[in-house]
Amino acid sequence: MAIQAVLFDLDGTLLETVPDLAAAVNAMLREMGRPEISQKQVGVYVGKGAESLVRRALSGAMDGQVDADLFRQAMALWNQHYELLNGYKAHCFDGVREGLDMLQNAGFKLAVVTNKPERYTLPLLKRTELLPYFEVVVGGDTCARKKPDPMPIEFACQQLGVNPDEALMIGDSVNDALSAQAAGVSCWLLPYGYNEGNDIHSTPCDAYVQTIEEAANLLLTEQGTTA
Ligand SMILES: O=C(O)COP(=O)(O)O
Ligand SMILES: [Mg+2]
Repeated sequence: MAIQAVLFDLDGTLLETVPDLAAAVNAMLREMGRPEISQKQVGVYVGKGAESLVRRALSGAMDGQVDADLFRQAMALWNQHYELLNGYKAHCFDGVREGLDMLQNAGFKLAVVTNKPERYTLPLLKRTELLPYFEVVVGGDTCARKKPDPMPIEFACQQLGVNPDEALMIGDSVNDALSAQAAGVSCWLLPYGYNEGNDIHSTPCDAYVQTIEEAANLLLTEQGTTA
């Protein structure tokens, strides 16, 4: 089975985005008269999209419930701040551009499948000059359901014109692994991102790689191609 397409998670895989996400969370909490939380804690809350992040930051729990009016108010504030802060401090992790260049030069079709809403994903990819690498970008609100549901990964494969067994997902969290596995797509995981506070090695996958550059080298070696 030859891999033709590589799908990438965004937050914690291609880009370090927690500084901007945390700045927006803390601006929201300040305006609501609540204590700020650490950047590390925000990193734990990232993974299931913006609404989940806001709900977790407000409740202080991974599956905490929040009063509907309070949540609406918080979401509006968070959106207002993240709109301005998105991409301000975001930057690529080591080996990302090198790996993307290798894969693009070798002819792989590349896509992003993120739980970040589309309206933040596209400007962020433009600002960090990553957008030209990708044929398809699937955001957290592009499909009816987000990762860990298989829908966004299945949609990316359809858009790229590849079968699930011709695609590889590379991510940093259990949401990427579960989504890929349910879609019948192989998944490799990286250790440096955000996995909702858990060691990535507790999440089963097809391989663990240290960087996107290492992933590209491994894929090219496995396929017997060179960039
Ligand atoms: O928006 C999130 O919570 C996580 O985004 P990701 O899917 O790119 O990691
Ligand atoms: Mg991620």
